[in-house]
Amino acid sequence: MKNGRKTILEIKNMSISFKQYAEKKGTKQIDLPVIRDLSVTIKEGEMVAVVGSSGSGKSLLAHGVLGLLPYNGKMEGKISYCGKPLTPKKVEKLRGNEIVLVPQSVSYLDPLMKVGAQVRGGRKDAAAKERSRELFRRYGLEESVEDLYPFELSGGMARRVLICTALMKNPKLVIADEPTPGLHLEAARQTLSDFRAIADQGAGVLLITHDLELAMEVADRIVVFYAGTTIEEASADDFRQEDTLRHPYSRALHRAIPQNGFGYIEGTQPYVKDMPEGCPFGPRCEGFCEECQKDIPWVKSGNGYVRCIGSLEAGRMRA
Ligand SMILES: Nc1ncnc2c1ncn2[C@@H]1O[C@H](COP(=O)(O)OP(=O)(O)OP(=O)(O)O)[C@@H](O)[C@H]1O
Ligand code: NI
Repeated sequence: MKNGRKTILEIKNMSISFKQYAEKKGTKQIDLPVIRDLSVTIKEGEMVAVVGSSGSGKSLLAHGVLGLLPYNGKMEGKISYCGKPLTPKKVEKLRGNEIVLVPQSVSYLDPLMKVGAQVRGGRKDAAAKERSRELFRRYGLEESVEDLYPFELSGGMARRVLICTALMKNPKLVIADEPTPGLHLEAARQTLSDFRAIADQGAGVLLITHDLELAMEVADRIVVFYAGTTIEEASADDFRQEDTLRHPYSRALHRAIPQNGFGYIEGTQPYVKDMPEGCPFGPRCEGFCEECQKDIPWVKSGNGYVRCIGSLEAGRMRA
């Protein structure tokens, strides 16, 4: 059904690194690689979820696409938008219009601008007023909230304001970075179904979350992120059962969701400074072997992709 649809966003072999001083008082600078070899594609009408634990690089992925990296960040790889390179100039022009970000932090709200004006992006026409009122009603925000400044909002209210801001536009691409924490269940459901509706109307949606269960409910495809790299990409359907997953970490994540018994994953995700050779999940993996310490390619597997030697071997044996 999704074949023949146009590609909205294509990220190919993205890497992001930060320049940092090697020692506290030293002058030597090093490049800290935080995202390595990341590829993700979003077609029109599609909602793709990027799932990963804290510190895996999810927000940086969003900021990289939107040209919002801090001054010491460096990005490599190719990003195209609707078939053409997404240059820094172009992204600056489209940001906030065709391409919208629902940021993870409410500190993205302008502290000196009243909420109403902010949601309407400076527009004063009747249609904009009507649309913003409608969104406020939908998200349970009273009309008087329009006249408040961001510091007068509660955390949950501020989140809802950010969502209204994104929905005001007619975006072709929405990048939502953890849009639901702090929202009560009903508002969280409303948010996700609104994003789903945006995708169903033909836009592309990239949903960033640490919540696999939530991603399975709304996304078409899920990309699992671990320590700055993608380890598996599969349809949301493949995530409904452990057997259809290809990577040991995705299987472990699957066992960890409440309905599957809160399975515990031994160990912690490595930080960039002590990344192991080869597979970043290697030290925590039951199937760890010498081969896992080499560079592991991102390969097609059925209707998805995986980065795992064990899974490749299994595939070879089945073939
Ligand atoms: N400006 C920076 N300089 C150096 N390292 C950074 C910088 N910004 C982020 N990082 C590092 O990059 C990694 C990824 O950060 P990122 O914010 O993308 O994680 P995340 O997956 O969004 O986490 P969370 O779920 O907590 O939001 C972290 O290890 C973080 O410490
Ligand atoms: Ni984040």
